[in-house]
Parts: sequence; C-alpha cells; structure tokens
Amino acid sequence: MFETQEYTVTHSNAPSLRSFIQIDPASDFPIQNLPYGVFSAADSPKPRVGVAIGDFVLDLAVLEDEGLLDLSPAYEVFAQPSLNPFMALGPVVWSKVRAAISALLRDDNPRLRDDKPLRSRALRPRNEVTLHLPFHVAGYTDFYSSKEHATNVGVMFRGKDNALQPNWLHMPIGYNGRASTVVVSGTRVRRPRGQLKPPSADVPSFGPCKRLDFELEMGVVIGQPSSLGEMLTETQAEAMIFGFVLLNDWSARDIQQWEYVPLGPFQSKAFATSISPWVVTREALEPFRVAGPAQDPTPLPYLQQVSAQNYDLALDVALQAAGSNAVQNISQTNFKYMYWSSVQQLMHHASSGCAMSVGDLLGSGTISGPEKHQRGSLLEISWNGTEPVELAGGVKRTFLEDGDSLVMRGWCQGNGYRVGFGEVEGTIVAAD
Ligand SMILES: O=C(O)/C=C/C(=O)CC(=O)CC(=O)O
Ligand SMILES: [Ca+2]
Ligand SMILES: [Mg+2]
Repeated sequence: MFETQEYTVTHSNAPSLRSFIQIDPASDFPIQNLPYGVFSAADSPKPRVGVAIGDFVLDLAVLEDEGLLDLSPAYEVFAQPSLNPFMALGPVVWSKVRAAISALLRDDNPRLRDDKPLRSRALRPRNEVTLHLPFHVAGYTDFYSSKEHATNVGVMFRGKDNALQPNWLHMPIGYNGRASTVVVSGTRVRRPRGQLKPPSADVPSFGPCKRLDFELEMGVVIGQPSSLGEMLTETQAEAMIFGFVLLNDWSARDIQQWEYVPLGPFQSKAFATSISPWVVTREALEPFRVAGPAQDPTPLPYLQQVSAQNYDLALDVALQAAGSNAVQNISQTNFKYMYWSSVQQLMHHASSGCAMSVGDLLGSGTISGPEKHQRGSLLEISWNGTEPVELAGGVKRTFLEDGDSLVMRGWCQGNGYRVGFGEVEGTIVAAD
C-alpha cells in the first residue's frame, strides 16, 4: 500500500523535519503542515486534490497514479474534484496518507527527491494553479461561541443588563446557515438586498444593505458522518473533525437587525460565506492545542471535555478600501479565546440525534478577544457605526463599501516554522 523507506521515522509534526523543497521559514506551508486543497491548471483543467508545500502544490492524483498513495485501487480518491471521498475513508487513512506524503517530501528520501520526471509532473508552482472550493459543503451551521463577541453584540443590541442571554453560558448557540452560498476565497461578494427598517423608519423598505460587515471565524470541516439518533462523546467528536479553514461570515447588519427576532439571522447571512482554499488538518494543529477559558457554570455532562480543545492560532484582518493601494490591519486576535470549543459545538450539534455528514462545515462564531484591537467584526470595531475606523489617506469606514476588499489570515507559530492557512479574501461588488 505504501512504500516504506529505511530511515528513522520522524513524526510529521517534528520541528526538525525538512523537505528537499526549499521553504522559507515564514511560509505558511512547511512540511509540518501539508494542508489539502482542490486545484486545476491551464494545461489540465480537471480539478483534483493537492497538498500545499512551500510555493508548490503537490498533485496527489499523480502520486496515486504512481501507486504511492493507493488506498483502494478500485477507486481513485485524489483524482476527484473534492476532498469528500478522501475524508470519507476516515482518520486512520488520513493519518497514513499524511505520513506517506510527509515521507515522500523529506530531504533524506530519494524516492521523489531524485525522480526528476515525477517531480516535474507532481509539483506545480502555487501561483500557476486555480484553487477551488476544497470540499462539497453538505450542511453549514454557524455558532456564536466567543464570550467577548456575544457580550459586545448583546450590549449594542440588547443593553448591558441583557447582553448575554441566559442560555449562552449553558450551550453553544448556533443557527443553520446556507451551504449553497459557501464560496472559496477570491469569489466576489455581491452586496445583498433585503428588508430594511432603521429605528427612524415607521415601515420597512426593500433595497441594498447599507451596513455590510465581515465576521472573522474558523470553519471546522467534518470528515466523518454520525448516525441519526446518535450522540457523540468528546473522543468521537474529535475524531470526526478532518480539519479547519478560515471563514468570513459576511453579515448584513441592517437586514439582521430587522429580521432576527424571533428566529435569529436568515437573509442577513445567507448571501455569502467565504472560506480559505487549504484545509489544515487536525493532525497538523496538534502541537498548538491549548485549554480554553474556564467555563462557569460547569457545562452539563454531555458537553464536558477533558482534553485541551482550543488552539493557539493567531488571526488578523486587513481592509483595502476601494480605490486605495493601502492594505491596513484592522484586527488581530487568536482562536484560543473561544469560550465553546469546536468539539463542544459538534457534541451539542449531535446531542438531539442530528446526523452529521461528511463535508459539514461548522462556523466557530465570530472570534473576538478581550482587547479593542481584537474585535472580529466592524460592528464591534466601529461600535455599531459610532466610531469610524481611520484608514490611510483620511479614509474612514464604519461598514464595508462597494469595492472594498477584506483579507483574513491565520497561523500557528512553531519553533522555526509556522502552520498557516493562507488567506481568505473577498471584494464587495454593488447590489445591482
Ligand atoms: O443576535 C446576536 O446577538 C448576533 C448574532 C449574530 O451575529 C450571529 C452570528 O453570526 C454569531 C457569530 O458569528 O458569532
Ligand atoms: Ca457568524
Ligand atoms: Mg454567512
């Protein structure tokens, strides 16, 4: 199944591991990462699965053809236009494939290193490929699991005394989003139209959103199904998570404010959700696991976790105003602040007996930290439009304008390397 090489087996996360490919220490894609994506190229337009390594994409369909990653000869898993068939094979196979890819890319393994014809077929410069949505999104649920974000939004919408609703500290609150409008980084985001009823208006009108926002989130990619009626333990939930992407939950705040009582956000979120193209595996993030904030009151037994389920994952957001060349940082935060973990979100999601599917996407909820510069949305940064963001050239922003571009980046800093997510970018285009 996999060729074995005579060398000391080093764990695929070892900081000492080196590839024969020259990789900048600041690269998001060292041999310790190996995120999966789906790509095509001008000379071969069929999308298939690849792995990012340095400035290259490793074409797994080519390696599979060479018999280097054969999982089930009857079915070519990596020649598919999504990660779903590979994810469906489960965590034991994920781990074996990761080890095989890591081994092939090592600087002390001649198999690919010295095979120049194979290298030229299997390795493509990343700037010469097109990146596609990496998996078929079966379902999309967005959560609301940052205590700082929920408190900020609650104070703005419901007042200081009612900021956190009574249920918030007892369960990860979530709502079902639209899988059909999850798009890959670089897809332009059309300003939504909707019903608007500002406080000053007696009746609603219909027109373009005037308070368009972003939400900095992480997306959890579910790689294994659960059965109808089945609850999940912490261990089961953890094993179902294939990996993570960056996620921008674009939000129409004026549409949201009028529609969200009594059932929560709907059209204000349904128009677009952007994700980064590389799925970073849970295994690559293993060295960066940390405990989350103390949970008080203690969660009910079905939601309790004994392992550290948060990640020390730095995040930043930059805004390029329409017509400007300046790309300015407007937020810097960290995924470690999240009150409810991704594992707890998944345990809660299945707790009613809801069946989960391969390709389900769970939005973490907006990631805000305790400091003002750590806020994960313009709603918070501009404090509901009352504190405009000062940008270069005297440009100010409270909410996004047509032609504005927003870029989110995320990474885990290791010892001499970083496990990065690349970026998720979107540019706003006018409603009409
Ligand atoms: O009603 C509120 O308090 C706000 C709800 C949301 O913004 C929904 C959402 O996307 C939550 C999040 O991303 O944290
Ligand atoms: Ca959200
Ligand atoms: Mg959304």
